[in-house]
Amino acid sequence: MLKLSNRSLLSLIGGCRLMQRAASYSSSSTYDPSTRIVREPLYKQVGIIGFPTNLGQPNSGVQMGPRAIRRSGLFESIEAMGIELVDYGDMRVTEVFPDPPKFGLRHPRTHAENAMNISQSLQVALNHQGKENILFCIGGDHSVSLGTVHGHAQVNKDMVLLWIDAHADCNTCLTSGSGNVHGMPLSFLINELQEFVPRMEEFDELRPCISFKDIAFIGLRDIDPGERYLLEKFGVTYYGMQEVDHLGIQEVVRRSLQEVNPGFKRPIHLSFDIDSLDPGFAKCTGTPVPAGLTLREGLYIAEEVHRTGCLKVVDLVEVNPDLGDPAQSEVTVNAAKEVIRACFGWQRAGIVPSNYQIPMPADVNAESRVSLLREK
Ligand SMILES: NC(=[NH2+])NCCC[C@H](N)C(=O)O
Ligand SMILES: [Mn+2]
Ligand SMILES: [Mn+2]
Repeated sequence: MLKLSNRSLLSLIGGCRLMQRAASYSSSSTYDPSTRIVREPLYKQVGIIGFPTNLGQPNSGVQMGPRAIRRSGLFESIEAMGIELVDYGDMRVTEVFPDPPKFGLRHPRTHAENAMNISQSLQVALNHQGKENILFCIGGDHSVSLGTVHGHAQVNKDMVLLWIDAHADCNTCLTSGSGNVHGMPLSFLINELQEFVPRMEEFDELRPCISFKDIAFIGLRDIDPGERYLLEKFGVTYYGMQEVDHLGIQEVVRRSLQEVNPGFKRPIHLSFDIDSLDPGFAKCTGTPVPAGLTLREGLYIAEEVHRTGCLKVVDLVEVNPDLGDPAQSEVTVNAAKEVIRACFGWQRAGIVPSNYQIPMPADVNAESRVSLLREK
């Protein structure tokens, strides 16, 4: 395992502006949802970077997500598959003072600063990794995606975004009832929404970088009025829980991919909010909503997106190990681990470690057993 210290990450970040290159991406995807594919891992390397934010929402504890997920047995799974792990460590999150709300948005200066740092760290990590690999961004609350999606879009200009969540997270600071940035990251990133977002110079550097037509939402079941208005106004691809029940998860995933990434030619960014899962599987999150995805449905999404061969960046956010009792916390962290490893190719049918050798009997009796069988 290659572990980079915060300091080496920071020095990488220093060179970031020079290193930036728009990786042109060509897909060799052979994704066919109707076949069972048993093959070598798609990725040689898995990168992990932690973004321990918590000011995007009111609960403390969500900043412990990266640490809890690192300790979940995830690394053992990566190793067992013979994939190399590059752990970039946790980015240092800052808090700026003073930082009074603007247009109701809480901690504007802090979020603007962290988002730019997240964006740059992600670009450094992504360029360091090379485009054949996959990078996991572990939150932290969903405000991290303000930086991760922005950073990914600088590297892969043609990326598409899958947003798996109970919430649509596209409130503007004017439609938000809470002022919490974890419910608004998309409002800063989506081109079409800029006319609804008041100018805040703190966020000037964070240019919008994606269109509604390049985003699909799955799992929604707690959408604010302003968000619903915007989703309808712009004809956005979204499959809420009602559609999941109506069509089944298989059809929902097939349609989502087809609509935003026909032909599987474009890099995919998967932003997975753990609250997309039903509280029975993920109780320990700040804004749980009943009647969500089962863990099986969550895994199915991750497995199918992995199979496209286009998955480049995954956010796994909103795991708060301090909420709920320790048993529920373990269940939630475990669900996050399972989703993550499905994204890099772990199969529910089991995997054969790359260096696996079937144990062979060395004794003479075994030999004679084989010949006995042949004689029959
Ligand atoms: N990433 C999340 N869990 N977002 C929850 C957002 C909840 C609500 N829509 C809000 O704007 O405050
Ligand atoms: Mn959510
Ligand atoms: Mn979210």
